[in-house]
Amino acid sequence: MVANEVAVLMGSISDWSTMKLTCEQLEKLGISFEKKIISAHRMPNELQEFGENARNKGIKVIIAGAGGAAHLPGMIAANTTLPVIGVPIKTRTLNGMDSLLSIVQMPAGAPVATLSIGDAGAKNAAILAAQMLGITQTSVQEKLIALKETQRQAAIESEARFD
Ligand SMILES: Nc1c(C(=O)O)ncn1[C@@H]1O[C@H](COP(=O)(O)O)[C@@H](O)[C@H]1O
Repeated sequence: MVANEVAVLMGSISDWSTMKLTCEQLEKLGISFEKKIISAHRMPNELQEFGENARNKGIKVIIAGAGGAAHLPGMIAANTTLPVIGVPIKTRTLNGMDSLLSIVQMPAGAPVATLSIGDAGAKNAAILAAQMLGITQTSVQEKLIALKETQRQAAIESEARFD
């Protein structure tokens, strides 16, 4: 069986509407991934086990989305040497500032590549993971070049929408 290259983790099923955008973008880039609910707070044993085994399963990059007291990305980073990308989920109470600050302020020695709050961060997480994989995989690099070209065309064509 061919291993999935990316793991998309989220603290709760309530994060899915955001993290779905990560998965959709990974699909468009042709990157194999697995998605899982893992919570540092609610599933500490499973979190540790996942972090410790991820590299042996063939995973190369971990994306972790969490909201509020968002300890999941940092705790995964504590348990693996794989790169971890953090997605702060937008919250109703504090608009995701709680998530952002919980993820971004890691102590030296356990980095989490923290993206922006919400949907853009979720989409960018997939693109950033692809860029990491694209360092050595020409096929991924080609998909990224095509994505940039699509975005460029869309921006140029958007001028036609001026009133
Ligand atoms: N931040 C964390 C962690 C964690 O970091 O371990 N586990 C769940 N959560 C977050 O709690 C929020 C509310 O979750 P529920 O809707 O399940 O109560 C979610 O955004 C989730 O990511």
